[in-house]
Amino acid sequence: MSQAADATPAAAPRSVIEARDLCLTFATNDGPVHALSDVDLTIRQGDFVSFIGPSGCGKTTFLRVIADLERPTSGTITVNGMTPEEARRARAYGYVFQAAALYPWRTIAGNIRLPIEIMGFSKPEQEKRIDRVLRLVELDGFGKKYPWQLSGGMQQRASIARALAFDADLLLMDEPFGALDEIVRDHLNEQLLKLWRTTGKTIGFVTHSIPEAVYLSTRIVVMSPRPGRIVDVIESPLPLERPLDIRESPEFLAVAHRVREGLRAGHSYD
Ligand SMILES: Nc1ncnc2c1ncn2[C@@H]1O[C@H](COP(=O)(O)OP(=O)(O)OP(=O)(O)O)[C@@H](O)[C@H]1O
Repeated sequence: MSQAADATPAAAPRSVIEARDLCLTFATNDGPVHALSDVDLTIRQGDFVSFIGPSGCGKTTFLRVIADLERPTSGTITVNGMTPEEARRARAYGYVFQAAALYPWRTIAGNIRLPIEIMGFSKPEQEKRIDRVLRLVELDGFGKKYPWQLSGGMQQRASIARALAFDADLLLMDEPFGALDEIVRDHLNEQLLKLWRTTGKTIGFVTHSIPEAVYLSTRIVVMSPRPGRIVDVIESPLPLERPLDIRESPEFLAVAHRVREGLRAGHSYD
């Protein structure tokens, strides 16, 4: 049995994110932009939560609020029971961006080392962490390579390794595989699920892809734009062990159908 399954005890798992009546309005020259409106959401420990919705519905903004990169206009949000600012200072999360954002002049190991060096870990501890996270993303042996010597998929895995090096329980991922071709994406989806199961981390994952959201998640948050709000939260009935061909099963297709209906109900196709 996987560790993630072990980490889901009979008692309710503790909540990692609690958002209540969360609103965020950007003041722009063209008037206010209501990026988030009345968002109520609880993310529990060990959840894999995907955020899906059309461009501009506030997915990235919500991750950025969790990460203390944006301040809500009203409402409340806690991360591990702390304010986002406290959680950021406590290094409560790792953040993976859409582009791998690796420094080209640093090796892969050097890129992973940067944040943990800044955090003041000893050299031997840095080495230990770099080895461990490279193994987790199946890049062992690539530490001495430079980013440009790796494929796009490998670079994205390296950026995941960098986010994992903090050893935070929460991983925030903003469309990490959006720019990759479908075969590579399938492979990375499988690897990410394996990584999630073996580490028991809580993951918040932004995507535009219905199959990706359904394949990866324990819960899917469907959002609609103008103003950005949650239209549906779907608890996945799929087992935690998910071979890729689960995507052809009736259960999978039923969840995908519900996501599509949610997107339609939010009048998101424009
Ligand atoms: N700093 C900002 N200033 C003004 N408006 C912003 C700012 N950041 C985001 N917005 C607006 O807020 C809305 C939500 O943006 P956000 O990036 O969260 O959407 P998204 O769902 O992640 O979109 P995408 O899928 O294209 O990444 C959009 O209308 C966007 O233009």
